[in-house]
Amino acid sequence: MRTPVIVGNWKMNMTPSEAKSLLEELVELDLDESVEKGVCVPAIDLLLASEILKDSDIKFGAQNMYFEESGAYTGEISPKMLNDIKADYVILGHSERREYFNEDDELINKKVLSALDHDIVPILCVGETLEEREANKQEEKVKEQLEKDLKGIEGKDITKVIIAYEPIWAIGTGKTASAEDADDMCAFIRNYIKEAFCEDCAGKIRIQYGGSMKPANVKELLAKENIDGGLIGGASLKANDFEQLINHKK
Ligand SMILES: O=C[C@H](O)COP(=O)(O)O
Repeated sequence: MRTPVIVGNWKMNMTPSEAKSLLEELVELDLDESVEKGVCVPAIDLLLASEILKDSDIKFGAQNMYFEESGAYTGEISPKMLNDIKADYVILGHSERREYFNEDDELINKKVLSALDHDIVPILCVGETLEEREANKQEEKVKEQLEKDLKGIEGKDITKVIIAYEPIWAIGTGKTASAEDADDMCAFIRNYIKEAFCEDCAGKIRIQYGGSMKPANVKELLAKENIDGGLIGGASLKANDFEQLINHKK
């Protein structure tokens, strides 16, 4: 039995004063305890999240990090810094990082290994473009990302990773993959984990769907066998939508 995990990705939204208000609203919500939940906030809001969420069961994390612990890497944040404020998650390999900041699989792999070394749960994003989907190459693309991004992970660690399947054409567009297509790709990912790691690992690893998930479609998506949660962009910016997403079973 896998615990569902729903995480908000605020992306580059929320000034510290806006973040403070939203975080204070979130801690007042009556949220389903059986769902693991969290928010990945901009770097400048991390300390606020750590302080405001510390007595709640809402976890928090970063949207990116560098793999080194410290040094001359202007503009970056490190796993050691995230450990110091007790961050739970770090999103890695988001398609926006891959596309706008030229992050490649080799770099993402170093970050995933570093997050695991520092006991931070990596939320690894994979997914295909519209062109790849139309050419029926979505499995080929996702398999290649998984092979490269998960390279060198030991069997004992693979189930600590959360994989987020995010078809790029569904991100922020209002277009959602059908629940069947999303489930098929999550099943494909699970099967990859079975072949590359072990059957037990495949049964335990959690796979999220991300891409225009919102209160109106969350039930249908999360009812699917292989979808264990969501990585939520736009709908995580409003306390009311976040509440409905977490409480989708109620
Ligand atoms: O990380 C979250 C995803 O990119 C989905 O974003 P979205 O819910 O705004 O489509």
